[in-house]
Amino acid sequence: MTDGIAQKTCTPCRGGVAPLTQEAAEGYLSQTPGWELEEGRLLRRKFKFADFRQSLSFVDKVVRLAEEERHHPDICFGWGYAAVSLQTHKIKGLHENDFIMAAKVNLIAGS
Ligand SMILES: C[C@H](O)[C@H](O)[C@H]1CNC2=NC(N)=NC(=O)C2=N1
Repeated sequence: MTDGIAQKTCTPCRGGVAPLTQEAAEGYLSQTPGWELEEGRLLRRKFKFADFRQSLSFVDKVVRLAEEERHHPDICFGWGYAAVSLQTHKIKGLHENDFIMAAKVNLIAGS
């Protein structure tokens, strides 16, 4: 994937722009395998790991990515799993930034 969405960089979040429509969001999903849309306004994916330490290691990498991109997912993790969700708060919906992050998180997870 050399020209996919994972090659892009998040732009600064701002209000006053329309969230992606359900149709547009569904179009992006092909580039973020494993992620699901929730009511067209939130992206979610659950990742599985062999133990707690591997879950934490994944979360740590996602935290570093989030700081680089200045776009921060909500993460719930525990033994063998991390559930990641993304939304652009200022528009209470999805922006291309959310899909850029989702694609980069997939790369971290190796999937
Ligand atoms: C000021 C700061 O850039 C913004 O509040 C950013 C920070 N990280 C963010 N992360 C996510 N997931 N959504 C946002 O809307 C968001 N906004």
